Formats: sequence, structure tokens, C-alpha cells
Amino acid sequence: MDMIVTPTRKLSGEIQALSSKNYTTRYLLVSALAEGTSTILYPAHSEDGEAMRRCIRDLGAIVEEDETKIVITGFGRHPQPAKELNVGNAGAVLRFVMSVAALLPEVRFVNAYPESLGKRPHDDLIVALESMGVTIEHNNGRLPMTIKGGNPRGGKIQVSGNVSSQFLSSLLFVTPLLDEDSEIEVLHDLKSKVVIGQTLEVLQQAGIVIEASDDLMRYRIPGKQKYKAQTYTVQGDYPGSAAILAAAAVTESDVVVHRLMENSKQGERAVVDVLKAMNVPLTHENGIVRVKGNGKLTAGEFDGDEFTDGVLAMVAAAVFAEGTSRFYNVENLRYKECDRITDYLAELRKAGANVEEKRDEIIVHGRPEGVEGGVEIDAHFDHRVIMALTIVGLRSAAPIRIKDAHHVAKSYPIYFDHLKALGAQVEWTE
Ligand SMILES: O=C(O)C1=C[C@@H](OP(=O)(O)O)[C@@H](O)[C@H](O)C1
Ligand SMILES: C=C(OP(=O)(O)O)C(=O)O
Repeated sequence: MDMIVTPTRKLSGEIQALSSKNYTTRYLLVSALAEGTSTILYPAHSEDGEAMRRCIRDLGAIVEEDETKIVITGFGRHPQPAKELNVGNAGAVLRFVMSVAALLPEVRFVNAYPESLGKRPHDDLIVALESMGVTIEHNNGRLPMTIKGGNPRGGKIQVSGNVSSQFLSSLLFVTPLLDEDSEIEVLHDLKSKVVIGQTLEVLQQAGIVIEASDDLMRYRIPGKQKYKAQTYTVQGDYPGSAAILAAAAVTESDVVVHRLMENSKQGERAVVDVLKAMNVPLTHENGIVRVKGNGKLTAGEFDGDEFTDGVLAMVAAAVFAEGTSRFYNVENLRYKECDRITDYLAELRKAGANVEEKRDEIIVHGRPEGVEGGVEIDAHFDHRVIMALTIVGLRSAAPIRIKDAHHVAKSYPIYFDHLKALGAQVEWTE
């Protein structure tokens, strides 16, 4: 399905932020790793959430759900043998479940999205799991992959954090269940470091004890621990809301988004400060962000690694700012659903934006007068490219058509419904 985005000058109204993708995947996983029955309130309904549900069900968890909650009876340390797992296009789900699969004699992960997740590298986690005595057959570090484990060793484990924080998160989820104690050392840099805060928070809520160094580069994890069954409440999602807030920032607007906790551990909470730094009129109180946009923005320089899943939306806002913006420390955007630097900038340029790339930077020469639009955009299977190009389309001279925009459902199936409710002219077409 394609999406036609017609320029829209004004947006107004109130929405409830959707539920957090990253907390939903984590709560599903720790509930499966517990032996009793856990409840997750307000889980995210998205393809990635569904991918994690499917995997834990295939591994033996009992999953029952209605509109507002999921009730899960976990398998603890003993997943049931599953021949094949399908993680859809969800990187975090694949990486987290790889370590759980290592508890089984043989599990194969299929390659359902050869053009997206199928291109993403998992070598750093493969190397770490191999050092724990697990055998992995893989396609040059990519899917499809067969994991042959059983009883992985703990002890001293090293993992590179250069490409993704998900490899470390994955090891942090499984090591508490091992017979031995473990020590994890992160090699090189740790990208998306803030996300590890979410992993540690969820592990603690699940009753797991982990000692982490202040710089998050070293961990001590006692073995033979048990995950406790709990009730979890999923908070609102900042990365998805970042796109709504950016849309409000580039238009004349009065937009209110509820359920965005000020003290959230989501790094993308920083997008509120990014927009403020770009002189967007907004307030953030009692979990409510209100943008009263006047369409005027000022350029700025930002460390994108602090709000990795919010960068594309902020870049889209910067397309209309006065001056040149720089988003640095973003190399790992190249290893996401598409190359979120080269592929994304190619689409922005088609729409008329003036952007440049470096290996680890996005530079935006703002065009406050707006861009031409009137083009067809390739979504590159990437929900965040779809959301970001929509923002650009709202402020184009002519409508843009986003091909295969249904991939927005990876994280935010109701993105266009929310925008429509705010007055945006967005229409699905075959
Ligand atoms: O742990 C997680 O749930 C995630 C970590 C981040 O990935 P990287 O660590 O690969 O940057 C983020 O981009 C992704 O959407 C979800
Ligand atoms: C990169 C993302 O997800 P994942 O790595 O889990 O596929 C994302 O949601 O933007």
C-alpha cells in the first residue's frame, strides 16, 4: 500500500502516544523467562511486538491477550524445542531471542526480510555466543542462521558494542539463567548506550541482580537466578511520538501528546530538548507534550546516538530550519532497517531537501521556504523513513507518494490514523 501525503498547513488536536516498542519486547521476553504467570498492561500492538509474541509462544510460553493486556505463563530456563523461528523484520527481537535459542540443541531463524533485516550484521553476538560454547551456522553473519546450543558457559564474556547495543542486551537477558556466574566486558565503543538503561531497568523489575560499572562497559552477573513473574505497565513510546512532534513543529499547530513520561529511560526523550533547542514552542509537564508550532525552526548540532530512533524525525524537522544542522555520532544508523544515512538522504533529496552525509554524520542545510515534493519515495522497508518523509510531505509544495508505506506497522501501525486525527491530509492508495 502507498501513502499520498498532501501538504497540510495546520495540525491540531490531542492523541495518546502509542505504547513503547522497546519496553513491550523486553517485558514479553522477561515474562517468558519467568516460570509463573506475568501480566503486561498496555502492550504495543505492532509487527515487532507480534514477532516477539510469536517467538516466545513457539518456545513454549502460553500467551493470552485482549485489547489492554497480555497474560504470559513463561518457560523459565527451559524453552521447548522449536525447529524454526520467524522474527519478521525485528532486529531487537532476533538479537534477544538468539541468546534464548542458545539454551536449545538446535533452532533455525528464517530470513523473512532479505532486503532489510536480512542485510543486517549479527557477527558481534555470534562471536560472543561461540565463545560460550554455542555453535552457529550463518550466512556471513546474517540470516538465515542455525543456533546449536544446550548449556552455554558463563565465565568471562566479551562483546563488541560498536554496531548495536542489542548484542549486549541479549547477553544480559540470558546470563542470569546460566549455571556459572558471568562477567561481561564490552569491547570498543558502546553505541545506543542509553538503551542499556532500559534493559537494566526491566531486568531489575524482573527480580534479576546485575552489577554494572558506571560507564556500562563491565557487568557481573550471578548465575542460577530466576526471573520473577510480575505485572508490568508499558509506558508511551518516544521514538514514534518523535515523528508526531516533528510534524507539529514544521506546521502551524497546537498538538498535544499524552503518556510521555518526563523521567523515562528512553533516550529518545531527548527529542523534546532537541526541538526546544531548535526554538520550537513547546511544553512538557505531567507526561504531556504540547507543541504550538509556528513552522519556524532554528538549526542546531546534536549527538544523535543519544536518541537513535528519533534522529530521522529530527532530521526531517531540520530540513525546514533556518541554517545548517549537524547530527553527529550516528554511524550505527547504517545498520538498521536500511542504511538510514545513504538511503534516507537519497529520499530526502528527491523531495527537494539539501542534505549531505559523512560516514557518521548527517548535515542538513535548512530550507525554511519549504521543498518541492511531487515525487515518489522508496520506503526501503523502513518505518522510520516512512514517518520522516511524511513530515517532509506535509511541508512540500506538491504531494508526495510513499511507496509501501504499510511497513510503518513495524512499530506504529496507527501513525497515519493519528496524523489524520490531527488534520493531516494523508490517504492510502493501492
Ligand atoms: O534494544 C532495543 O530494543 C533497541 C536498540 C536500538 O538499536 P541499536 O542498539 O542497534 O542502535 C534501537 O535502535 C532499536 O530500535 C531497539
Ligand atoms: C532499529 C529499529 O528496530 P530494530 O533494531 O529492533 O529492528 C527501530 O525501531 O528503529
